[in-house]
Amino acid sequence: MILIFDLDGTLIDSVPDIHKTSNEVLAAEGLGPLDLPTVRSFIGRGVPHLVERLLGAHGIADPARVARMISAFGARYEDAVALTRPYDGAPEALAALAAQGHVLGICTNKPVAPARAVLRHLGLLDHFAAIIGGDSAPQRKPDPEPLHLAIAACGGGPALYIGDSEVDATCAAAAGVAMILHTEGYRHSAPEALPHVALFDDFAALPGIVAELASDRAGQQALA
Ligand SMILES: O=C(O)COP(=O)(O)O
Ligand SMILES: [Mg+2]
Repeated sequence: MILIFDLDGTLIDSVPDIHKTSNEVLAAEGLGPLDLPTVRSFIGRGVPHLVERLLGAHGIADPARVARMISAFGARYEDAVALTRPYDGAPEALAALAAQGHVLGICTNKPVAPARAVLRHLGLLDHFAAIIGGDSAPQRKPDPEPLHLAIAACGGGPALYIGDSEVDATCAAAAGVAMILHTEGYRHSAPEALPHVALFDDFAALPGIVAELASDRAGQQALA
């Protein structure tokens, strides 16, 4: 089975680094800091959206400033790894799933370079056959294209998407891929509001969930 993972809010809690970087980029523009929950609520749709919201929180809508801040954020993003942690049990779950023969990939709205940098920093990069980021395709999630690309780059075939947000659920539904929801991430609405075939708050449960869904699928194929 191909297992594609979202990154921020799914495998890693990266808000402290994104919060710090956001406030540095705001300070460079002479603008005051925002608190962590506010910045967390802006994560999930990629850097351009984040920057628009950072400025919007200051009552500013200025395309030239957005462009300048996107490039300032990008210049700092690969080094913004020190405060980021994997969710408890995520490294062990990835190792177990890879050992069971599943092919693992990433489909994130974070740009590819900082996505690779943080996975390398945490010692998780080698698990992944493919990493598709917010700058890998013309459209970001919730467009289905990045998820299709990630699945193809993992060799193609039956896949599951493991994500934390509305953006992920919409993307998976549009791509026709079953979604497993990690409930400890940066979601805005109740879990019931997001289409999913399974959910978990503890990574220890994920290998069992995947095994069950994989055997259901094998059973359906045998019957077809
Ligand atoms: O960069 C973002 O806004 C969010 O990234 P994600 O797709 O890994 O949640
Ligand atoms: Mg996410």
